[in-house]
Amino acid sequence: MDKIIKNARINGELSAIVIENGRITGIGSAVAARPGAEIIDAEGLTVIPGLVDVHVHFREPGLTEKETIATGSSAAAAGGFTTVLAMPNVLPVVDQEEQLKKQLALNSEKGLVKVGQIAAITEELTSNRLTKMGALKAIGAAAFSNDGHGIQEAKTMLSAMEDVRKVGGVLTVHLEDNGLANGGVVDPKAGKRLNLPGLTALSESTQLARDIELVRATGAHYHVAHVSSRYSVELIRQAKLAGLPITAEVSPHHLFLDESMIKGDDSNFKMNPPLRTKEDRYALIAGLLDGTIDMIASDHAPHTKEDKAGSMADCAFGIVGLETTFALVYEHFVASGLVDLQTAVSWLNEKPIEAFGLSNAGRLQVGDPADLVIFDEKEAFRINPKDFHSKGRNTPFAGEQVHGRVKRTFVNGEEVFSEK
Ligand SMILES: NC(=O)N[C@@H](CC(=O)O)C(=O)O
Ligand SMILES: [Zn+2]
Ligand SMILES: [Zn+2]
Repeated sequence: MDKIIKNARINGELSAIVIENGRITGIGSAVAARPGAEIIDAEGLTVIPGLVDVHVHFREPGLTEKETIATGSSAAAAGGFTTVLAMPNVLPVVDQEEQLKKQLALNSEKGLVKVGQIAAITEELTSNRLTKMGALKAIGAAAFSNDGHGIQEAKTMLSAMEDVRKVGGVLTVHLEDNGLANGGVVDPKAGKRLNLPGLTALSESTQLARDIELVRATGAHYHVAHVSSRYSVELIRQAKLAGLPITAEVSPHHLFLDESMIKGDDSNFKMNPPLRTKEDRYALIAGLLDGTIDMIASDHAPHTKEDKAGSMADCAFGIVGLETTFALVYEHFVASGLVDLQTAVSWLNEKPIEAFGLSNAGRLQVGDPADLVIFDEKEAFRINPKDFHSKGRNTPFAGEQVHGRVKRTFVNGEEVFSEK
């Protein structure tokens, strides 16, 4: 059925949005009445395009006790995300054509929102045998990543870039030098304080420096996943100045938390890369504000209670993010007056769509799919993991008061979330 969303606040003005066949066919203050159309009253609340997250972990198949495509995508919808890209570290790993076909079918069958799929760069995510990127791209791989593992051999990364350049794809890269990381679990500064093994930021930045030289040589589109250190920000800034095809994402926890906020051995603060110093955090914010970092991605990484039990020294790396990202960004950047809502939307919709060529995701424009979010700029609420749709409950933001509550989410004009 056609729909009209009335009393929708868009860029400060009250507008109506006309939706026909799942697409936006009109936006304005004076849209013509459509007989038979369903009227949805946004009651003066703000409407933004559905958010896009290029970095989530949905754990199906193989690890469904942590998350499923159904629970993960329902967390996405509740958090205002209408398109997500899932990482390939499920079981079996998405590194073969058959596996990717099955995964894409599963994503569209079980996904409440649009769930794109990232395929592996190398088989099993840790070998030096490259996947068949041309074939995987033709089947529908949204990008290529070994997320969870760094690529140790420069030769492997060089060949991966040559292939990805040939097929016109994107590499989204988890930077980690295993020797330097040396089994660390927190930033060395926190490690000293808490008597936990340190994971130096050099593990990220040295590998990034290597890769930037390989991008210079190959021209491959290279996307840096979850940037954590100020040295990486500076390397990306210089690479962009040199005109290299590099993009980057930062996660909310690296923007809004730093190692000084880890008060004890608490697994809610364990993620990879770890929280870095205040100086790193400020450099990440500056990098986002000056465009060095293109976008925000949650790195939603759910785990079971058991996986996250015990000491940071040996529990799993990862926290959930889909249901906290937008409110945190709204609270810390928009409500605080640092940037306008449009800028936040560019980090969570326009830039990800542009960098990954996500033609299926809507941008709140006539002609685009009606992927929309109605949210309340004024309503304050406390982050409570008990409210999560995700199976994962681990967040360092529990109890934090935020604004920017998502009320209703639409994908292709169909409601996929409504706050009861
Ligand atoms: N971020 C994390 O701490 N964990 C991720 C892997 C990753 O993103 O590197 C996971 O799959 O659990
Ligand atoms: Zn990673
Ligand atoms: Zn990840």
